[in-house]
Amino acid sequence: MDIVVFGAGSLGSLLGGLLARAHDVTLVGRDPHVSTVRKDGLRIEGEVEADVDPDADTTAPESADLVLVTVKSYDTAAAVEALADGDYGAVCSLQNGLTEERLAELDAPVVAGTASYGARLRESGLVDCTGVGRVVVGGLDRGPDPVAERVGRAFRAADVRTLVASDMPRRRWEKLAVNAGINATTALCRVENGALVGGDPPGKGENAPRLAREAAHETARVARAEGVPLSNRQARAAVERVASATATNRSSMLQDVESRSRTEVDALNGAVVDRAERHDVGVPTNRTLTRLLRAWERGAGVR
Ligand SMILES: NC(=O)C1=CN([C@@H]2O[C@H](COP(=O)(O)OP(=O)(O)OC[C@H]3O[C@@H](n4cnc5c(N)ncnc54)[C@H](OP(=O)(O)O)[C@@H]3O)[C@@H](O)[C@H]2O)C=CC1
Ligand SMILES: CC(C)(CO)C(=O)C(=O)O
Repeated sequence: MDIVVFGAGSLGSLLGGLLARAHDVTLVGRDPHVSTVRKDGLRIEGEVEADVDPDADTTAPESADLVLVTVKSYDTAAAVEALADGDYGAVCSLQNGLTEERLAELDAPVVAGTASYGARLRESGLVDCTGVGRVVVGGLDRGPDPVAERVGRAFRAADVRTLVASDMPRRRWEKLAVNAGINATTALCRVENGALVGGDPPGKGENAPRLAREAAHETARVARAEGVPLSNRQARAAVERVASATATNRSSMLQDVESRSRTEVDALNGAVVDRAERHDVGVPTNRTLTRLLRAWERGAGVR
């Protein structure tokens, strides 16, 4: 397959690099990473090791069988603009947050996707795989999707752990509940993910878990208003499962705050608030978390 990875930062370089073991891949990113990859190839270190030689450019090729979008969620509109005139067989987002609606503006079938691989671009031409997770792809609606099946086969051919799911709407909302619960809370409280599990000792340290739980419950309520069957109990269990499994992680939003960078709050808690308004569902916790993060971004001069 001819695959374009639009947004060759951490995740895009890792997955694009892994895909280059079986496909013709073009990484679209920034210099000096792009020129280093062109000259010396891309090295993957950490939990997976590989030396690969994908093509790389600062603008997207005009055609491809598949475009994977891996820019930060707030760059999705710019990505859509950059891809607008291309001829692409399918487009698939592996970003966090609800971004697929924007991609639907492109003249190509949209495949929904999530990634739980961990990636960090250490330097130009070198990406660390910090965790072998899984890519999940599927149709935007419930049921089998032949385009998603083709995309899934392409990932598997390159030995990327992949699931093709027929219940992506529920999975996307469950992941949104996890990110809405964990990311903003850990970023504002400056705690690792594990601080959101339980409340130990009893009576103390319960505020952060409660915030995360309420944000997840509200997300599930909005999901149900959208016709997606996600119970409060499932959303809360997902937050606790992921927070326990990643207890020593500093969430991506906490890392953004620590490095004084823009966060993805608009596509996470902000997206919950936007959808809630369409259905007249109250989401006070997500609204407050969103306002606090946006206020922090404004104060830090990154918005
Ligand atoms: N890193 C990870 O382990 C995981 C990340 N994700 C999700 O994946 C998405 C990407 O995250 P991550 O890889 O960490 O982010 P990065 O910032 O590392 O990567 C995005 C890259 O895209 C580049 N970019 C943005 N716009 C353009 C453009 N118009 N043309 C060319 N390049 C562009 C950025 O450059 P610049 O910064 O100069 O704009 C940056 O290098 C996020 O939604 C994140 O939540 C999901 C799972 C795991
Ligand atoms: C799953 C989780 C919460 C892991 O930290 C994540 O996706 C993130 O940090 O963005």
